[in-house]
Amino acid sequence: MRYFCHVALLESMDTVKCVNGRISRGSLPLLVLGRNIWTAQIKRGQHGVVIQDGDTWTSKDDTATAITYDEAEDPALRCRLPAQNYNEEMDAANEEILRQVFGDSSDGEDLELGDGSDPSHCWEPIKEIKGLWLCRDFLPPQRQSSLLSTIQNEGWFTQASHNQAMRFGDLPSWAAELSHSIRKVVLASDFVLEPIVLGSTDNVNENACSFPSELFCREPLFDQLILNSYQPGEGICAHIDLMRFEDGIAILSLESSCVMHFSPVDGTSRGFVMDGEKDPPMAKIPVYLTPGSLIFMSGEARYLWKHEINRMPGFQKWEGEELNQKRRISITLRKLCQVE
Ligand SMILES: O=C(O)CCC(=O)C(=O)O
Ligand SMILES: [Fe+2]
Repeated sequence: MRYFCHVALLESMDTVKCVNGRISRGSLPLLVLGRNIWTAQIKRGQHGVVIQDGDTWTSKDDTATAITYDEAEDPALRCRLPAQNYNEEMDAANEEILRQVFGDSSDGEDLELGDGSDPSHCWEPIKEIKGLWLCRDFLPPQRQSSLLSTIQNEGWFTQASHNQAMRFGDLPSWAAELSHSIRKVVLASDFVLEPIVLGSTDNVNENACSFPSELFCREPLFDQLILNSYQPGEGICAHIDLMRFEDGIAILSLESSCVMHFSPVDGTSRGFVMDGEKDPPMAKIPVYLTPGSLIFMSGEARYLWKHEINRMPGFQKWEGEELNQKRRISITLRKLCQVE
């Protein structure tokens, strides 16, 4: 079973209408996507508007999306159609728009991540850090091994002294695939999930956040890659990534688990001045990264929080236990800012 819906990515003051379940601007149907991408969160109106047959709607800002789907098909607010229906629905105009917005993609190219409906592909917002998400089971163990062999065979780390490699522009095919899968898993997600509550069982629904969907429409999604290889004890000091990179940075962890710590750039919890005194320094926020997990940073997480991995003795503790360290490889994917 595939999921089915129509999505329009709108610009400011675009007026769209919905006819026979399709969103159109003038007579042009805007975009049809055949996967379960825009889901219940959009329905709640946080990132888009659901329009129904006969509705006309004008967007007020350029991040808006409009969506239609057939609720009758699915009480969970997803519209499902069998694959062949989906194919029949796709017409040349839609296909072209799909390509322009999301690039070429086909099921065959995927990193066997499923169609996004796999419950293991859950994104968890880290509640303390706006714009930070974790997908714990992004890459299953088999895919981790084959990715590592590919990297090995491409000769990225031939000597123990080589611990970092970068690539700009066209990414190697495995990284392009990874990037495609990231887009797919994000777009297939429910956007808003229960945040992780570190050290607490509070209900934090009101802090739920969501992906900046516009980021995932850019082409290419990423055009720069860093491979970092860390021997036990090696890490990376607190930093924010260079401003020459756009918002939206993904990091895949492989081989060894680690704790990445986040600390606010200004060193305090909020930077407010109260009674002439700044807030006291805030404790670092630990995020546990297991092999195959992916984090995604954007907005505040990318610009207002530093990240670091300190693998010196005593710093890699999770749930009171010091982690057993092995070599760790990470793959960071970013997009260079356009030079005017
Ligand atoms: O290795 C990691 O997980 C982090 C890498 C990183 O932050 C960077 O390359 O900027
Ligand atoms: Fe970084």
